[in-house]
Amino acid sequence: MGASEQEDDIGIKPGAIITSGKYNWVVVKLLGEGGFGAVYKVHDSGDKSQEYAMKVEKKLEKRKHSKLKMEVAILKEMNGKPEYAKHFTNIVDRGKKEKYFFICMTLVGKSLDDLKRERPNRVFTMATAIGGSIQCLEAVAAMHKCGYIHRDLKPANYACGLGKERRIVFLLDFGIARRITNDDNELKTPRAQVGFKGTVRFASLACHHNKEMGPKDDCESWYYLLIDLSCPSGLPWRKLSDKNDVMSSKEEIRSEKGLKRFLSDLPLVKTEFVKILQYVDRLEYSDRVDYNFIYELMALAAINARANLDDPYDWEEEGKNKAESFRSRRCQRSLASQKF
Ligand SMILES: Nc1ncnc2c1ncn2[C@@H]1O[C@H](COP(=O)(O)OP(=O)(O)OP(=O)(O)O)[C@@H](O)[C@H]1O
Repeated sequence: MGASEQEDDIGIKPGAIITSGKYNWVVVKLLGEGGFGAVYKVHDSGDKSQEYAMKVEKKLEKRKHSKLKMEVAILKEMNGKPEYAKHFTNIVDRGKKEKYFFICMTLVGKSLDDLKRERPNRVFTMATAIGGSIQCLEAVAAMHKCGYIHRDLKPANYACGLGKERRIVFLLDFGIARRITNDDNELKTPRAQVGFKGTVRFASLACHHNKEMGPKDDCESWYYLLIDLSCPSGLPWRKLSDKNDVMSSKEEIRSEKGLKRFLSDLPLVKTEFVKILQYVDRLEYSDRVDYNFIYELMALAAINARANLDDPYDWEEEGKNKAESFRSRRCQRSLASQKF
């Protein structure tokens, strides 16, 4: 560790300088902490105007392989193919210190989860939910086409871009992604049993059943994301914490009655959303996903909901959101103070 670096355990503080071969990274602030480390906003000491995100992963004795390795492999591969690069951040630097590994990449904006929470009633407009979700599917479809699955799709792992890229949705966090093809580009034989991976709320049924996951499982998680972003009442299992209860709730929506109740808040897009779920449920581990079939249904859903996918996304109208949210809070306060 160089003399200029001031850091404790992993809590790298604002103002700290992290030196690497080419750069002197100045830490601006902590952006968030995950299970394995943290993400900081940084800039090179020579250029304050260009900010980046530095993802830091603690070195642990029991963990032999850095999770950042998968992140680097995927981001390099995606960025190496212009047709697939749109939804992925670019790595500009990587390094190793005594206590941690780090990568520096394109800085993006807030996650879809944070953006949704800031909305009045905590839900996106239908145009943003459908348009944003199409981009989320495009991103993971690009990974599938390159032989990877993500295994942890959720609104918190997608973020909007900054500046000119505000209309682009980026896919983040490849810590538990998996290569599904071998060196001959053939699909790997599924293992008989695998441990649970990912986030309970968005996990596919196969994941709950400890089965090998394929592209179709990312599609199922993406479907839950679509409902989470578009449905005012959210996913039916959002308040459940027990993994098996969540699984049962996911199974319930597969019955005729359950499905009807599940989409009762979304009458205008119900027909298409049912077809998408039925299509995803028919897919098997080794199936190629017909993404165009899903995009076409999403476009139809947008027409039925009178949602213009070219409209600015909700997060592009931040000032307006704040005013709306203020009005709605003021209205709630005045209702709350009324005597009946
Ligand atoms: N390139 C980036 N630019 C801006 N913010 C980022 C970037 N990458 C990650 N973040 C933000 O940093 C925070 C932590 O991200 P990270 O992916 O490490 O952890 P997590 O997803 O919260 O945790 P875990 O992986 O354990 O579930 C999140 O709020 C995320 O939106």
